[in-house]
Amino acid sequence: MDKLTWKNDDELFEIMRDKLYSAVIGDILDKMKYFHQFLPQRIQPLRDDMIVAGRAMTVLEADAFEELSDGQNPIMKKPFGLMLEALDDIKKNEVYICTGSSPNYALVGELMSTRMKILGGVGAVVNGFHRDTKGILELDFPCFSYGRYAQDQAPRGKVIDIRVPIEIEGVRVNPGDIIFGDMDGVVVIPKEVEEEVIKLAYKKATEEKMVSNAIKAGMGAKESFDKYGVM
Ligand SMILES: O=C([O-])CC(=O)C(=O)O
Ligand SMILES: [Mg+2]
Repeated sequence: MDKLTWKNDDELFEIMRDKLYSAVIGDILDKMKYFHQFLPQRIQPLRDDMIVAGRAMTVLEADAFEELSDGQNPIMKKPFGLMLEALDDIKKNEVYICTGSSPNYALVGELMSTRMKILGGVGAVVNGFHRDTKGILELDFPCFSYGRYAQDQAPRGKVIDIRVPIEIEGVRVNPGDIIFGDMDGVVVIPKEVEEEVIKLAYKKATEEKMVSNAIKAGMGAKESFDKYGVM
C-alpha cells in the first residue's frame, strides 16, 4: 500500500473527502479506545452526497426569550449575540459547529452559509435544525442538521461564545479538531491523534476494498476475516 502523506490541510481534507468515510474513521477511533466520537444519528446531511471535512470552529448557542433583552449581559443586547462575528471569523477549511440551545429553531440558513462559503468555510454541523433548504442546496454547502425547520433563531437564541470547547451529547469538540461527516454520520477526530487516525483509516479503507473484492469472488466471511482481519 502507498504511504499516505499530505503537506497541508488543503491536501489532507481533499484526501479525506475523496478516500475516507465515517465508518472507517469510527472503527479506527474505537480501536484507539476513543469510543464517544460520533455525533447523534439524527444529525444528517441535507443531501446524501454531501461530505464535510474540516476543522471545528466551535459555536456555543443559548436560548433567549427576548430579541434584545435589557439584562446584565451585553451579548444579550446584540442581534444574534456573537453570531455575525462568528461568521466573519470563519477561516479556510473550517466547519461551523454549533450546540447549546433547545431544538426549537434553525441554527443555520442560506445567508449564513453564503458568508461562510465566501470565506473558505467548508460546512456547517448543527445540533438542531437548518432552514432555507433550497438556498443551501443551490449553494452546495455541506450542511448537517436534524432536518428542515424554518422557525427563526433571532427572537429565540443567541451565539454566546465562539472557539471554546463544546459537547454534543457527550462528544467533546475542541476548536481545531477535525470534523468529518457523510451520509452515515458525523465523527469528531481529536487534534492530538489526527495523523494516526487518518493514516490507519486509509489503511483500513484499502483493506476493506480487498475484502470486498475477495467476497465478490466467492470467499467466505470467516475465511476473509481470518485472512485480512477486517470486516
Ligand atoms: O436567520 C438565521 O438564523 C439564518 C438564516 O435565515 C440565514 O442564514 O439565511
Ligand atoms: Mg434565511
